[in-house]
Amino acid sequence: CSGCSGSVGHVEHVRHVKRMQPGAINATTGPTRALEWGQLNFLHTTDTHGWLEGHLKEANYGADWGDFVTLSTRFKHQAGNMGVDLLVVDTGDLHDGAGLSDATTPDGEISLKVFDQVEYDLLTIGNHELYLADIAYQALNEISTYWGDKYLTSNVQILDQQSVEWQYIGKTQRYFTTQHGLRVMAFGVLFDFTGNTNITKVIPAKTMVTQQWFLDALNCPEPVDIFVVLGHNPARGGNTGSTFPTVFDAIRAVHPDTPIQFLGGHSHIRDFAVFDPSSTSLESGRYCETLGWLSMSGFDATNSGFAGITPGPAGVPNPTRKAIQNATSPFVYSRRYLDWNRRTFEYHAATWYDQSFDYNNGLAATAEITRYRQQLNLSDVYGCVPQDYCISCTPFNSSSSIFPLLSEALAGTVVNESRKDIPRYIITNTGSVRFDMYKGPFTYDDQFIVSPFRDIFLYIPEVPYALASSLLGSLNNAGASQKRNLGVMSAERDICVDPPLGHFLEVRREEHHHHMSPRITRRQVVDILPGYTTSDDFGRDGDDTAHSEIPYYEIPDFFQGEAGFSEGSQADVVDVIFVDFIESDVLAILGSNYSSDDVSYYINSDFTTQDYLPLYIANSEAFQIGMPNCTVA
Ligand SMILES: O=c1ccn([C@@H]2O[C@H](COP(=O)(O)O)[C@@H](O)[C@H]2O)c(=O)[nH]1
Ligand SMILES: [Zn+2]
Ligand SMILES: [Zn+2]
Repeated sequence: CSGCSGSVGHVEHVRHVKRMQPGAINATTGPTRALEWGQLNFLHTTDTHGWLEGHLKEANYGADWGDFVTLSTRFKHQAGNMGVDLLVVDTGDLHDGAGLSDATTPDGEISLKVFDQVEYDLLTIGNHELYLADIAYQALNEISTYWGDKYLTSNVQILDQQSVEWQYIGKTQRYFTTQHGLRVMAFGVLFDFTGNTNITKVIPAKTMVTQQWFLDALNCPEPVDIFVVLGHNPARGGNTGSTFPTVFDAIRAVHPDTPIQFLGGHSHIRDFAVFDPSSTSLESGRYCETLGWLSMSGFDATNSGFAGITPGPAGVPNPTRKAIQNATSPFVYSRRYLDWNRRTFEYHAATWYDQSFDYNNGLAATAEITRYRQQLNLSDVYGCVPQDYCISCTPFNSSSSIFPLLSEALAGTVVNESRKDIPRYIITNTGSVRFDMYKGPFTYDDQFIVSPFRDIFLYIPEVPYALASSLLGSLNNAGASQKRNLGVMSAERDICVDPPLGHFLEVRREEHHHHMSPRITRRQVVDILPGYTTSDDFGRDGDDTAHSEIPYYEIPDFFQGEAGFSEGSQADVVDVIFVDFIESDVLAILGSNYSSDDVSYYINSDFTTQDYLPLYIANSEAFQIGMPNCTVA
């Protein structure tokens, strides 16, 4: 982090020595249990949101996409050697979260090329592929074209630009036979998302399950040994907004006993839910923090075409747990949430017998990421953050919460010079703030990491003070329409943990300073680090590495900056500024006296939520590079 003690600079992107001594894996800080391999195994990613570099400031999530390319290749070989099947699966939301995906126009132009280097077997679409028309066409023309039959969008269509007819972005289903003879019917089902661009159509799950193609797939004359339902859809039902239960009921109506395996996402948590004795559901977190593992056994000649190893592979632990105790189903399961770091990947790749983890395909992907990051100037330093600021690990509005800082940033930077003397509220949604800010250099990459969306500042001029001043409270009482639509937020907040703060940073900084292996530091070897502490339908033993819990505090759905008010006198009217993403929420509260005709750009269409924070940091005294409390020790 030398860039923090000089003039505006550049943090070198250092790739570290990646080898890890087996002895460095300590019982309290890394994985301690080999994975249970079954007859059918899944490696699962979801909600990667462009974090393909991994977490540069958190060693515990410090593996990059190249490391995952290597690991997934190794696992495929391992599965082959063991005589079992492995499916590598992704469940969407590929951008809006990091510079590698969001510093290009359109988003994803570069990061998709890197993402594509993993040999996925099945993929599905996320809501972040559908907010904007150009991104939705990218899903059609690039993602779907590249992955072909493997990209499943069972309920998502797009308007074909030539024929002006609706067509599915990917395929509705995939019927295939695995290497070891399992006959799989797979679907990819997005939750009932309503915020999509109008050149796309999301067919509600309840409608989808009545469609002829779906009924035909269920009544397919070919045998089906297992249904695999991918979905950008929370793993469990209840109040989460997940439509998996609808799909489950529809399949069960025709196939009472056939196993159904769900792989979900969207609510950014680790979770595993049991649906019935032969049906479970896995969700694998977010932002390249988690690699999900699911394995199952119980296939034999009476219930499948499986011709691999029965009852399960030798020389490794096997799944043993029934989804429901004492049920007669033959299927047994295991699930595990792996922390996204080299220590973990090396441990599970069993590298001790050939000494070296890396494969050329992984190293090539890593080199590509480094090159792209340099091309995009993602390590350029805009300022220096004097302390950690987090989203939910500290009370909202406390001095270590990110929101007071962002309110100040909104107040200081969202200014239309010709209206700057008119008091203003600048309102945005807390959901637009995607990650904590860490002490140390604030890079171009961090701009996207904290606030990745290109949401434009709109305004309604001169709203009576009485109405304007009650707006934030009313919005928070009403809740975000996104939240109402999805119903996932409360579940997310119950279970989700935000990433740990200074602890990991200390580790990461040490690496940068000494150019040492990032995975071996004194601190890591002796402590249990803060992180995920997951509780799911199988209990509390799903986290591959044990962590201590991170505090969690509720946050409201909206926050605001305030500026232009004169001390001692009350304003008569206020400019109400808000981001386009929440326009309908704001108009709903303002009532029938206001409509979209009253709304226009406050600055222009180019100044977005990506821009206000870096501008503030670059101009703020407290964030200047070289400030005494802002250098990295
Ligand atoms: O333009 C946008 C688009 C989205 N958001 C926020 O993102 C979440 C959805 O993110 P997931 O990763 O799918 O959970 C949405 O609810 C908004 O809070 C935004 O702020 N601006
Ligand atoms: Zn997501
Ligand atoms: Zn999502």
